[in-house]
Order: sequence, then structure tokens, then C-alpha cells
Amino acid sequence: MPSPENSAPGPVDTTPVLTPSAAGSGRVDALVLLSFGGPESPDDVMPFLENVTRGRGIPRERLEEVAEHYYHLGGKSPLNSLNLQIIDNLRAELAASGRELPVFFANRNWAPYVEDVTAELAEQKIARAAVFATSAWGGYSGCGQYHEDIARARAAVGDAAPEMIKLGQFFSTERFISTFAAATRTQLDAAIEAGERPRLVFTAHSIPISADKAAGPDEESRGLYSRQVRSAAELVAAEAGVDDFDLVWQSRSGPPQVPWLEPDIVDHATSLAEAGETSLVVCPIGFISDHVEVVWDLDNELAEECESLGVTLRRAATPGDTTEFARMVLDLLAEVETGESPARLGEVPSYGCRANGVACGTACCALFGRG
Ligand SMILES: CC1=C(CCC(=O)O)c2cc3nc(cc4[nH]c(cc5[nH]c(cc1n2)c(C)c5CCC(=O)O)c(CCC(=O)O)c4C)C(CCC(=O)O)=C3C
Ligand SMILES: [Fe+2]
Repeated sequence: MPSPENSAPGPVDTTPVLTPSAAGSGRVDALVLLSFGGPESPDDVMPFLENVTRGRGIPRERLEEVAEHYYHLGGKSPLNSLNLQIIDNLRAELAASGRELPVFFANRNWAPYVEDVTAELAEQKIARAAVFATSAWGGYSGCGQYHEDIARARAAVGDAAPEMIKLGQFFSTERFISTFAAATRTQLDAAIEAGERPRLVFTAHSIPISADKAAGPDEESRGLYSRQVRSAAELVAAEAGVDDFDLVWQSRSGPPQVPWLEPDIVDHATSLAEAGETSLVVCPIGFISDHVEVVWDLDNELAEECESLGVTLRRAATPGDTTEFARMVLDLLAEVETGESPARLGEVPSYGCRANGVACGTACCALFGRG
């Protein structure tokens, strides 16, 4: 069987592993959820995609193809409402703990733009804001680019800009892992109840191999993104009670001659079917909520392919809209405010907790993003 990665999980180490320069740096006056942004209507789709891909060398055909995915979903990305749901949950958890902390919504590629929200923070005389970026991972797309967003927004606002501290990467927090593990177990149980023998497959967003090689703040930490994804998959599998699984990638873009992380999930499903598998449980470990990569690339494209292959597909729920997820965000906030870190599992470190958009390492974000 073609099996890109079948390692059994090693012993779980619960020592907190973080090197945040901003940990324990005191109370903040606001929390900002900073995300990717998505179109709200069909007219937004092309301007949004132009924002996303400015200067990135994404072929026109790929853009048109991605635009079609958004049009199929009514021209509206599910992402903004999903993020607003996370914010609602955060407000509820803050209220329950008696903490009065305003929560703001900001995006890189669509309104409310992070530049405008930062101006709003300044207007409201907020001196220190914590920024929760909605990606669990290190590397340029998941982390470094959010640092760039913060730096750009603060520069646009000038001297009145608040101090802005990005919360740490969270792929290995106990709450993140256990929420995904429970969702995965639910699908495995459904398959077993239906008399199937499910194969567990983890999937995350592909990135260029050159970007993965550049990810990590120093020489020893390179390949950070794929190592973090692999570690999270191992941890979720272990907690779900599975010791044999695959890790694959999805949603690649860029020119075809540029190598990205492989295999692709659709190709992998085909190979599994050829090898006699008839039941797949897919855990979308790379994504916190049901945005386009999940509802289109998995629930639609992959589902169609599986149907034609005669393979039963079950997809685990993403954790974003759960109370546990909101609690995890508040754990990350506590890490900044008091220095007390949430439990983190496995052995691959989290970085990314820094003030004012200063990247953790010089090379981590540079190679892919800037040249
Ligand atoms: C690692 C990773 C995550 C996961 C971590 C995280 O969550 O951040 C992620 C999330 C997302 N990616 C998203 C959308 C897009 N990503 C694109 C392009 C790209 N993604 C990349 C990587 C990632 N992307 C890369 C290396 C590119 C190539 C060009 C570039 O470096 O920019 C493009 C351009 C068209 C295309 O080429 O596909 C779009 C429209 C949305 C919103 C979906 C919605 O609307 O629901 C979300 C949450
Ligand atoms: Fe993306």
C-alpha cells in the first residue's frame, strides 16, 4: 500500500515547549482575532482573489478555478461567519470568567481589514492588544505572514498604534488535539458500526517544499510546518486509538513545475482504493474550521472522487466552533499575560508568540514570502 507516513506515535511529552519572547508580559486591553478573510458576495470574489495572490505568481487558470469554488458556494466564503462564531464563543467564555475584554475581528485579505481595525484600536486608546491568528502552524502562510500583517497595520497607523502581541502556535495544545481526536473517533466508530474497516487519513494544506524547508526560526527547526502537522496527526491518532494512518496534503496551487508537499489527497484516495480500501475517515488536521478548503476540496471534490471509486468517505469535524477551542485561545492569552503555558503535547516546538510583527527568525518567513 502506498503509505507516505505510517509512523506509530512515540511517547507523549507534556513539558510545555515554547520560546515566546512575549510570554508573561502582562495584561492586554483587547483581543483581536486575525484571519485570512473571505468574500461575502459573488462580486467580491475576484477582488478578494486579487488581494490574496498579489505578487505571488499564481497562474490565472488556478485563480479562475478557485473563483469557481467560491461561486459554487454562492460567492460567499463560510470563513467570516465561522470566525464570528469563534468570537461569540470567546465573548461567552470571557463573560463567564468575569473578564471584561473587547474582542475585535480583523483580516488580511478582506474587510474588516487589519489596517482599519488597528486604526480603530488606536482610536479607542487601546495600548496593548493580543492577536489570535487563526492558524495553528508555523511557517510563512500560517505564522510569518500574520507577523507581516501586524507590522504593516501598525506602520500604517503610525505612532498611535498599540503594541500587538501575536499568541503562540497552538497545533499541539491538549485542547486542540483532544477536540480533533474526539471528532475523529466519532467517524471511526460510525464506520465500524456500519461494518467497515476504516483507513485513517490526515490532511493539511500543501505548501511549496521550498517554503517548508525555510520554515522554522533557525537551522535546527527547519521543515517546521510539515513536522508540526505530522506531530499533530500522530497525537490525534494516538488519542483516537489508531496506530496506522496516512498523512497527505491538499489544495496545492502555484505553477505546476514548482514542487509542493505530496501526495495529494485525491491521488492518495485513488491509490488506497486500488489497494483494496473501501472506507476512509479523513481528519482535516490542517484546518480549524469548515472553510472552502474543507467544504469544497474535501466535502465536494474528494467526496465525488471517493464515490466514483466506491469508497465510503467520512470526514471528522473541525474544532473551531467548540467551547474547547475558545478555552484554548484564552489559554494562549494567559500565556502572554501571566507566562503560564497551556499543556502542549509531543516534541515539536511552538513558536510565533512575538510583539509587533517581529518574526521569530530571519529566514523563517523570508524565503517564500519575499523572494
Ligand atoms: C498553509 C495554509 C493554510 C492553513 C493555515 C491557515 O489557516 O492559515 C491556508 C489557509 C487558507 N487559505 C485560504 C484561501 C486561499 N489560499 C490561497 C493560496 C495559498 N494558500 C497557502 C497556504 C495555506 N493556506 C499557500 C502556500 C498558497 C499559495 C499562495 C500564497 O502564499 O498566498 C488562495 C489563492 C488561490 C489558490 O492558489 O488556491 C486562496 C483563495 C483560506 C480561506 C478559505 C475560505 O475562504 O474559506 C484559508 C483559511
Ligand atoms: Fe491558502
